[in-house]
Amino acid sequence: MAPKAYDALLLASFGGPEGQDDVIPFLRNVTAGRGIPDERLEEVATHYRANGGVSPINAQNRALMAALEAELAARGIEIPLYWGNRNWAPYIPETLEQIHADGHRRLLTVATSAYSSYSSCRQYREDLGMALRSTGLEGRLEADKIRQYFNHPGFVEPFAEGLRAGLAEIRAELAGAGNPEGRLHVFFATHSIPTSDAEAAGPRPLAAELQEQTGLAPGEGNGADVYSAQHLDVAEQILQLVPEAAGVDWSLVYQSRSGAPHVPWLEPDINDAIEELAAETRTEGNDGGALAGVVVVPLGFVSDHMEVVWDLDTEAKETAENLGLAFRRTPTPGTHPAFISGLVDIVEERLGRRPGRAAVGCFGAWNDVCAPNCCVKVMRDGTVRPTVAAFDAEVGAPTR
Ligand SMILES: CC1=C(CCC(=O)O)c2cc3nc(cc4[nH]c(cc5[nH]c(cc1n2)c(C)c5CCC(=O)O)c(CCC(=O)O)c4C)C(CCC(=O)O)=C3C
Ligand SMILES: [Fe+2]
Repeated sequence: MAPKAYDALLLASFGGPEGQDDVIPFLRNVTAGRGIPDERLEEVATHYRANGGVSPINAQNRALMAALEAELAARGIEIPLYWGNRNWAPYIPETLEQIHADGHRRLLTVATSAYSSYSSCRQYREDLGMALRSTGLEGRLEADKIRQYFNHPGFVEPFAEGLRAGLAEIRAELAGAGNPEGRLHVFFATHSIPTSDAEAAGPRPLAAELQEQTGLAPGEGNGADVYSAQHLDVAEQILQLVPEAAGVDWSLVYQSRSGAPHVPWLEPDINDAIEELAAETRTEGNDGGALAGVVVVPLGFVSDHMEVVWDLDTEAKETAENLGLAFRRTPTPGTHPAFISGLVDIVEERLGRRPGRAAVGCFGAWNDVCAPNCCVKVMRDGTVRPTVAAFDAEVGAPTR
């Protein structure tokens, strides 16, 4: 997309409860109209309750804001950064009103979500489209969004660093337990989504290079949808930066499945995958011996929020430990300097201050503006929500 003189930046995120009284209202916001069974909500509520009713995500976003502001200032970019969430205060509509009241007219959004899918890309575009509509700012505030940054080197590097450290730590632990050659497996973990969402998530078919690596045809098995293919590509890129992982088996797994039981979501679940691999490698005569340790790389996530600290650090860890396996979960990008610098690089691209569009792997830099109907979701009332940052955007783009 042609560069623009953006005059405001928005950090758009998920939002999370700040105390016990917020937990249920927050979960109602997240699941409004989504057909999530009550039992699932009660279960998820316990994760927040165990943490004092506080999601870690808000503090992480405050830290991310501070780090981004410092990097923008260091590069002499004097554009204010605002914060708005989908599911909890500060909400996106109020933030857009503030941005407009402060005199800004061209907004560029950075969302805390790296890959393509309805939940991680289009829904943020809908949040903006609906907020422009509900506030009456349609046509008065332009709202764009940065490209999905899963394959930006600044997103990949922190995971590589984490994997290097995680492997060293788990090898030391196994050596200390008298099993220095113990078999390891790297699980790259991301959020499960409905398979229909995964398949709607972008250009098809699978990039030829990735098709070759995975041996999968488009539409065939784990990794054949665009969402999974992006994750497989990032996993490959991380591994290329970590020679210490040479010869260690790895796989892509999914976590945090929600939704009604009859709706298919991406599999395998990380806990099932750990159990199956432990059982498989324990049988006699298998090469490489019994599984001794697992390293989990949470490549689907930007910070150590509840889906990471509960579903991985609590549940997956317990699954591994019940099987007598050593366990390491490596860090998310959080406020890693490479990640912060990468996000600001993308902002500079959009301002026309930085030539080239950095990307690693087989997809190339993702598009700044989505294709018509990309990741489209028809709501239960039969309508499609307004969006921004797409060729078919209905609102928020008075110059197009
Ligand atoms: C792809 C994806 C990401 C990763 C990309 C990204 O980061 O954006 C993500 C992140 C997050 N998901 C989060 C929390 C929740 N997600 C839920 C439900 C759902 N997630 C989905 C997808 C994703 N979610 C989907 C398809 C649903 C079904 C309902 C629907 O279609 O919307 C529910 C409802 C209860 C449940 O069923 O789990 C909760 C509470 C939090 C906040 C954590 C915190 O508070 O620290 C974060 C960062
Ligand atoms: Fe989620």
